[in-house]
Amino acid sequence: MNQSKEQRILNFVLQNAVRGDPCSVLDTIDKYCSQKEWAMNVGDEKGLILDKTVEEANPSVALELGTYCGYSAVRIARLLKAGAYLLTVEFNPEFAAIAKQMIEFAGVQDKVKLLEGPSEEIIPQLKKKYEVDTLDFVFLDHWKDRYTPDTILLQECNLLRKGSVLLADNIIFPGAPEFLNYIRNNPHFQCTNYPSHLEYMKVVDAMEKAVFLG
Ligand SMILES: Cc1ccc(Cc2cc(O)c(O)c(C(=O)NC/C=C/[C@H]3O[C@@H](n4cnc5c(N)ncnc54)[C@H](O)[C@@H]3O)c2)cc1
Ligand SMILES: [Mg+2]
Repeated sequence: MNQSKEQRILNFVLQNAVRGDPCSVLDTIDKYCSQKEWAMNVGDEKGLILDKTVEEANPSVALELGTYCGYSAVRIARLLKAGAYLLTVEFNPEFAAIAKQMIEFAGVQDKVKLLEGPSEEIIPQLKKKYEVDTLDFVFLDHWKDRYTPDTILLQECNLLRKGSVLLADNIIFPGAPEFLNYIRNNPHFQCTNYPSHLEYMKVVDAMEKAVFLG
């Protein structure tokens, strides 16, 4: 049975990146996806916006919705301080298995907990089952029509505190118009737009940061 694109990306990393070196894993994925097969990793350009936002938030507990191959999980985890950790949610078992291997090869497995299942089921379990108090940082990069319901769910589950930072990918392409309308008109969030480009392409895209005001 021929391999999936995601398996080919992982194999390219296992054969070409330096084990235990997160930057080498990120560079290798970016090389493969810009030269051989496009894939929906946040990529190097928007990755820099993600880096700056994570460094500024300096989270103790971070959440990612939509792990995919683990590119942004590695990207975020490499910046976390001692004792801090990332919870990343993925409901596709094949992608979760790929991401798990990617995260372990990068050597950030001690900082990352991959939760397999739909975000709408996992989010309500974060406090009791995963012993989360509140989230300091949330990266939204899953199906775009889930951004709004999951942001509402995070608030309903009391997982946000004054100053919690949300960062959403793909505001322009594929676009998340309903989320943009929701978050920009919500007095409990302070929004900032970061213009950029679709990963590995000249297509315009953007990220939106939303700080919860309590
Ligand atoms: C055809 C085409 C291709 C790419 C683009 C451009 C483009 C560029 C981008 O940066 C993109 O992020 C996207 C995009 O669609 N991302 C969706 C990403 C989903 C991943 O998250 C997983 N997932 C989805 N919903 C959930 C959920 N509730 N609970 C748990 N995991 C979930 C999936 O299992 C995938 O692992 C698209 C536009 C058009
Ligand atoms: Mg994306």
